[in-house]
Amino acid sequence: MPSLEEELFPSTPGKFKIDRGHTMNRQFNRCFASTSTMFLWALFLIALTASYLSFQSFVDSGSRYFTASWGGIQWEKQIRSSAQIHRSKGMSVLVTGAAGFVGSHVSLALKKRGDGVVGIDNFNSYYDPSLKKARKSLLNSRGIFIVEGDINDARLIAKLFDIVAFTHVMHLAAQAGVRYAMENPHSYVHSNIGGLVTLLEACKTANPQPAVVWASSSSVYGLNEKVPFSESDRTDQPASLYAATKKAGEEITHTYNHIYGLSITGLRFFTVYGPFGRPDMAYFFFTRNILQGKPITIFRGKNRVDLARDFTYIDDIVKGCVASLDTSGKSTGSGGKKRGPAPYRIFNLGNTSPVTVPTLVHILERHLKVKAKRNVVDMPGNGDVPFTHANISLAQRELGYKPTTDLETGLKKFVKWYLTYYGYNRGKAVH
Ligand SMILES: O=C(O)[C@H]1O[C@H](OP(=O)(O)OP(=O)(O)OC[C@H]2O[C@@H](n3ccc(=O)[nH]c3=O)[C@H](O)[C@@H]2O)[C@H](O)[C@@H](O)[C@@H]1O
Repeated sequence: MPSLEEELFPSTPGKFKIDRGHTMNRQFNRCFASTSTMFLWALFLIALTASYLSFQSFVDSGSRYFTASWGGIQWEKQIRSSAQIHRSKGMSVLVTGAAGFVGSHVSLALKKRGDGVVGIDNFNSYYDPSLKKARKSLLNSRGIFIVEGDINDARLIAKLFDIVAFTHVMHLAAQAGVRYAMENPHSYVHSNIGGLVTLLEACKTANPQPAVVWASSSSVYGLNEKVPFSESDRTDQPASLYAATKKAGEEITHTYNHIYGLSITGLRFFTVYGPFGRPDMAYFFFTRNILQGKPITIFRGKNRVDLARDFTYIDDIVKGCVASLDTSGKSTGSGGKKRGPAPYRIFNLGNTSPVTVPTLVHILERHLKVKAKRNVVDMPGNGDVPFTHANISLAQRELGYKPTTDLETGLKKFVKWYLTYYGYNRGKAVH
């Protein structure tokens, strides 16, 4: 007679072969035995699945508990305090990319006039994170808390909306840089598309929904030749993957406006520069190289034509951002559903007076009192466009936007900051 163990775990299929010489009773017993075997098997599988699932959720919550850099009573307290509004009819703004160049300046301006500001930044190493940490310290000293986290982290973003009923989101977190897109294309999709969608999902679900103002780019005008660039011009021939992801952002935000009633304002920034700027941009690393006596490479367009940019000073951009928040109008959705039409706007924020790259270098030389070692080469096919020039009449009309700083004045302020921050010590950080 086979043991129970042998019944449950037959070592060979032959053990279940029916012996023709056995009685009906024996066959019934066999049948009963095989039904109970199946039952026990089913029980075993259910138990196995259940324990696997609970183990998974333990691992999940456990790993978040042990590794997350966010959460806790103190953390929530800092967020609430940072979001507090100190003026009548003020706003509470979630600023993404708050340790970034534009993000840090906008955060400071909002806080200064009494709005509540909470920042979020992932402090990635696309450029020197110590500069981001320095911006963070500056913001902290003014009572602005920056959450260390990624906009792709849906749970974190949802948590922030649980803690604060943000009236506005100033979305400035992005993978920036035109030429780096050839080196690391996926980082652009990750931040500028994946991150954007994660953020918009949270905004659409939030109750009340915030109004969203976000950074697009002048690069969406791509290879257009008609100048100056107007918001109604075509934007379907981007020259870089960076530009393509920003253009995609404009389409994606449109769908969230259309389906969920989110108020959306997209700002096409034109080559923003100034103190605490981005070290990956030409004016910044030209300054460093000139001070260190290293050569700089100046790109030149077709037929030896100089490249030109509508360089825009940071303070003018900040005014445009703040005016966009002030005039954004309300989102109309609730419970993830649209309740009526909401504003969808796009504005150029430029300086509307393009300057060539060689002129930029001349101005830097004058302010630095050092001669540059020039290396002029034909523009490589790496995503650059030959020129940019903003038509800003729409922003002027709707936002009261009026840039007041020309490149000469703006670079003087930048150089003053650069020398204070890094010192004359050949462009190396002194702190
Ligand atoms: O306004 C915009 O849409 C974009 O402005 C800048 O992009 P870009 O204008 O290319 O700024 P830089 O990288 O600082 O280049 C400025 C000019 O210097 C030129 N350049 C750059 C690098 C170099 O080594 N040599 C050189 O001549 C470029 O061709 C360009 O004409 C920013 O990097 C983008 O993030 C932003 O979206």
